Amino acid sequence: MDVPYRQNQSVIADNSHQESIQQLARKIEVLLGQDFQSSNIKQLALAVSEQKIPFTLITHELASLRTKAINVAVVNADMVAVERTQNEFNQLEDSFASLYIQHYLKDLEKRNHLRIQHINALSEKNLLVHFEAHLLWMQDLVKAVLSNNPELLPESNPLCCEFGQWLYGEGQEIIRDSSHRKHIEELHQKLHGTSAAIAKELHHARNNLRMHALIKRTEFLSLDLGSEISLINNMILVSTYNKDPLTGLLSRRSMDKVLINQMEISKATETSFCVVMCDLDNFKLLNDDKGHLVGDAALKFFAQRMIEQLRRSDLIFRFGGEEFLIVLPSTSYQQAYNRAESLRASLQSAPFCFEGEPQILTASFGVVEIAPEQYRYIDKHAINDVIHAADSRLYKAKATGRNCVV
Ligand SMILES: Nc1nc2c(ncn2[C@@H]2O[C@H](COP(=O)(O)OP(=O)(O)OP(=O)(O)O)[C@@H](O)[C@H]2O)c(=O)[nH]1
Repeated sequence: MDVPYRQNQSVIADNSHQESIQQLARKIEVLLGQDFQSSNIKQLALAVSEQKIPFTLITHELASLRTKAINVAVVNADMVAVERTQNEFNQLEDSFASLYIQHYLKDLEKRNHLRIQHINALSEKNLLVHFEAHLLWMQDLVKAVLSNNPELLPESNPLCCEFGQWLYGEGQEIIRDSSHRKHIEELHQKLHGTSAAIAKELHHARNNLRMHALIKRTEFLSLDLGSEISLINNMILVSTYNKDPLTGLLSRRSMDKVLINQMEISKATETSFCVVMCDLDNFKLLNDDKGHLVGDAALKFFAQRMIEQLRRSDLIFRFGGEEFLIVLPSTSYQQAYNRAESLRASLQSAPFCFEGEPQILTASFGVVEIAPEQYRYIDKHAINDVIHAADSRLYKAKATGRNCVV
């Protein structure tokens, strides 16, 4: 099962956090004494206030400051001070984590809201309604943690939430591949597992460090679930779109709509997708030498090869005569490159034959990765930019000598 391709996100702090963090920095200075009112404390405070560094680095820095403070107490043989320092640093760590969580949750609320907006912008939501339902579930979870109120927690049983009811009901029929179904069930159970752990934190003395990790994990699981739902959605949608009569691939008519929806989904799930433009090489020669019947058979052969080698959730369009456009959701450049390369190589290892005769048939490929943060507006211009970028790569592949992936 492919892991959704997602880039790391960073969190940005507001002014109130900066003030609290300056206070914490001062507290560290007091704890460490004159010797340690050093640049590294100020740097730490600055780094935290800018939130440009991962939380794990903050905890690492705190740990080293803790060691220094304890060493001072040990050198003075003051065991009471050692214990006090330990306690104070535990509190400091919790305060830092609490600040991070508050900010992270508020930011998560905004991100979730945006994700829901992108789903609402789809021309048809189809199965994405289930991702939307889980995003709303997440919003309730965020509210519960922000207000520290377990009463506000959403449905905890994975069998009973909106998505769970669909997954163990109608979804059993729709997701036919049992290993894929198992993967989604596991993801969903893990997501509810983290929410159960969050509930435990809320019911008992809350450890903010643990809470921070749990919330982050919940968000990633939620996005993974969204990516999986969008892949199943594609598999279903393929059967409803217009097909090119010769190859059976999707016709260009639905391409703009599909690309616009893919860009919305990519924003909603925070995963990159790839577009591959490919074109059979010197196809005119094949037509001229062997005739149009052979040319047609070659087009059908190549179409079939793509269907066999790509995922059922990848969308393959006949873009023009012997040109094809492939949309690969939740895919990085390297993953798409590898797929295109194995497709290219397979034309040599298992070549196209006509009436028992192997024919020379090669193809060139241009690959582009589209990251969600790369585009702001999703409209006809954005689609044209994507197609143009893929076309430029294909042009480069042709200029490089054909029969290659760029
Ligand atoms: N048999 C057949 N040929 C087609 C079809 N659609 C387009 N073609 C032919 O595909 C050929 C494309 O030729 P070109 O655009 O010159 O491209 P090429 O010969 O593949 O050269 P490069 O792309 O530069 O490698 C033309 O001869 C078209 O007539 C079709 O549906 N069936």
